[in-house]
Amino acid sequence: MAANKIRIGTRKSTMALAQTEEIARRLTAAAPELDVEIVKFETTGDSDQIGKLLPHGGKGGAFVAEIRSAVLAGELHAAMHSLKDMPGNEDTPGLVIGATLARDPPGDVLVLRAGLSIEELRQTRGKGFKIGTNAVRRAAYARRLFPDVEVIHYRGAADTRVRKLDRLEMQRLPDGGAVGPADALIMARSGLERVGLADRIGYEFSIREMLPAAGQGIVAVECAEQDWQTRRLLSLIDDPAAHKSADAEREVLWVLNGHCNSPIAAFSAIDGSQMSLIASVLDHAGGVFIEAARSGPADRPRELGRAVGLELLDKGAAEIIERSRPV
Ligand SMILES: NCc1[nH]cc(CCC(=O)O)c1CC(=O)O
Repeated sequence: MAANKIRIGTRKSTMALAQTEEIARRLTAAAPELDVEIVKFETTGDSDQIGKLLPHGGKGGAFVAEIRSAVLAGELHAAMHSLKDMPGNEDTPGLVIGATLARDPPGDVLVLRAGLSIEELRQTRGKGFKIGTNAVRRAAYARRLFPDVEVIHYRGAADTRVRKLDRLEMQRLPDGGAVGPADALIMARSGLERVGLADRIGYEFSIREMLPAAGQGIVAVECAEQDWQTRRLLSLIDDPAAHKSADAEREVLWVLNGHCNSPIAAFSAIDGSQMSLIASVLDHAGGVFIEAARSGPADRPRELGRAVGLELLDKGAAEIIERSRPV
């Protein structure tokens, strides 16, 4: 592999490509002689827009596995992943996260169909409205915030989801049925911005209202553990604060053995030499809500993640997570 060339694999959704182009921009800024090639993969998770993701091994299996094998096979130097989509309870022998980009806004937002406002959703407690999301964490928070709302299964790439909302399209279900149309969607702010739809943000949830998924807003670049040339390159664009947050939040997933369908949220922030970390586990209907928050030295993020994860276990998290485990 020539030293002046790097091949980076990515899914081919608008969002994934925009994230990978950002990696390419940062790499060429740091190493101007470098030639970055972006290799687009159509993954199982993208080609099946109807099914739930579980038959493909959940989010991780669907979005991550195929690109990972190409890195391990030496066909790619690196792979772009949304950190949030990387399974947090599995070992990845032979692979490491070589870089995390500086974190994009980590929170979730509400995208509303024309004519609907957050005030109306709040006043009605969501009664008579449908919110589309495929994430159990978002579904649980939606039910906490709007107790009478109907949460419907909804998926597709970020830009596709907004188009389906605007066209009042039904969402087809794996069993052949259909739900919808949705009145609102809950989506990541960073994802919407990446696909150029920031103007569709109808309401931004505060971090307290809706704690983000572990790693949300962080773009990760994975490479082979032994590929020192690529690791050196990636270290040039690594953002240490994002990397520490990634370590802390993913340690929570690890301690909780959070599977792909887990209703787990985790968010950390660094202030000077200190890191604060808050994490929660919600049950499927939003009725039970366990939270733990701690702070500790910013240079020991995994230790902090472990302490928060163990506190959640002490408070009964394992039972909730087990209950939501796909059968
Ligand atoms: N599962 C798809 C996915 N993976 C990462 C993001 C958002 C961007 C990010 O967290 O970096 C999204 C879209 C969404 O959740 O609305």
